Amino acid sequence: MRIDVITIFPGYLAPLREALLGRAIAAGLVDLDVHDLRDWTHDVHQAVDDAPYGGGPGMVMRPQVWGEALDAVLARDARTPRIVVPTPAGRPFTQATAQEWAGAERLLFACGRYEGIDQRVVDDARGRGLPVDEVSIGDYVLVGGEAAVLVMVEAVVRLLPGVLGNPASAEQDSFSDGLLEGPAYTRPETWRGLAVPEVLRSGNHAAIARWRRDRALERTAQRRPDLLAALPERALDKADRAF
Ligand SMILES: NCc1ccc(-c2ccccc2)nc1
Repeated sequence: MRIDVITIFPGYLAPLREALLGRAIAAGLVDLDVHDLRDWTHDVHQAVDDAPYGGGPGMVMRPQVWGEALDAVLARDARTPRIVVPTPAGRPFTQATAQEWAGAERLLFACGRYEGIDQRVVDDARGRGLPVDEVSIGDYVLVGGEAAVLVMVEAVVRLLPGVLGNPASAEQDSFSDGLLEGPAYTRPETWRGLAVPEVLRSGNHAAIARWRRDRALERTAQRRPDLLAALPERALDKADRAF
């Protein structure tokens, strides 16, 4: 998978080259290119924004600069990317989105700042048949899209074959079965007077699986009843309903 990121703060994306993602890049599972939007300005001030039509606070990112940057980066590789624009006004980014994008051959993240990017940049890309996803990672407003890109790239790249040492952990993720992950424990058996639940040390794998499922159902019901309500009928078996 090739990932391009266009931003006015390339340094913000440095963490993508650390740890697990850094290893995936080093292993050639991912090609990452971060581009400075200002490389496509032509004025001495390298202006990337301007006042909004219709007035109002803040500034809007200029379409000319973004148009040139996108055209240039698109041309760097024959593969057509999904273009992703992080925005508080976007559709929710979920595990399902991460799964879908993990199948893409190329992703291009356009990081806005200020009040966002002139809408015509997205409209022009869509008008040329390019898939553009305006997505939100949560209902809060950041100062720019870069932090959201760090989150989304991590969620996607960890799903790529060969990235996680143990693929089973991606399958047993929270959300992969529609429920939140239950509590996890490791040694010591007792810590500050708190013992590990007996069943987990019983060696009875059926009982352990049942206990874990019950804890996941309990936690989901308490913290995310919306996820429980969204589960398809078939997702809960008789034992689940008894819980
Ligand atoms: N859903 C999180 C999120 C994503 C992007 C932005 C943002 C803020 C300012 C300018 C451009 C993007 N804010 C929140």
